[in-house]
Amino acid sequence: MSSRAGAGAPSQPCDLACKVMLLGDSGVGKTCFLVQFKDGAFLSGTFIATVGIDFRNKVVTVDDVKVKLQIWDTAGQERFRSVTHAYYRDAQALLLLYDITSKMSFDNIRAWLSEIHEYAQKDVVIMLLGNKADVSSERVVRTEDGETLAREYGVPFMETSAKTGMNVELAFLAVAKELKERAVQQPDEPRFQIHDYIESQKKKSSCCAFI
Ligand SMILES: Nc1nc2c(ncn2[C@@H]2O[C@H](COP(=O)(O)OP(=O)(O)OP(=O)(O)O)[C@@H](O)[C@H]2O)c(=O)[nH]1
Repeated sequence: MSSRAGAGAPSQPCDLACKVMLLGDSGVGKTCFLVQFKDGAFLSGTFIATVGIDFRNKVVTVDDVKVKLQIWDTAGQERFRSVTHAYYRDAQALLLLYDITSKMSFDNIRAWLSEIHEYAQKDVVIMLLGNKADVSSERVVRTEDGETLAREYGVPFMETSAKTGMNVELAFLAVAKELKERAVQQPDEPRFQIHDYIESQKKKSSCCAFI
């Protein structure tokens, strides 16, 4: 769904600004994913496909550093591809979504990854997300298949739900943390490991759930 919500919003002070793009087939839940992160709400009802591209800003705090994420929500439909390609090269991070209830959206991930390699910066942060994990009764893509594909491409992976909010914040925070670490890291320091960060945060939240 498209709106001009990004435009005109008062800008918040920040230490670091990053562009993040949401990519994936039409209907996988990119707009809902962004709205869940920004407003903590789920857009249910009639599906309105995004036209072109739109953005919204959100400032997150990572280790006392304020990171402004400018999040670009792209249209998944093929006819808008040439519009969205132009935005790839400015993006520092790409969240690539498929829908766990759609085999086709998963099969298309390889094509999305080749587009990314063609148009994006070489060191762009990529994360693979299997969305709609709340709809387990209609699942057609196994978690292991997502994990295997992510391992093949060397990218972090999570299953998410824009409906319940599962792992939505974690996905953006992990990206913000990676970009912040890159900005402050000295050449002789060990590189930040985004995979390890995600696993540790997942463990933290599952252990807190039982307290
Ligand atoms: N159950 C469930 N439904 C979802 C989830 N995310 C999105 N949806 C539904 O999936 C449909 C498509 O969601 P959108 O966010 O508009 O999809 P999109 O990827 O932005 O689509 P385009 O704008 O065409 O690229 C809507 O009917 C949403 O309500 C989710 O995590 N769980």
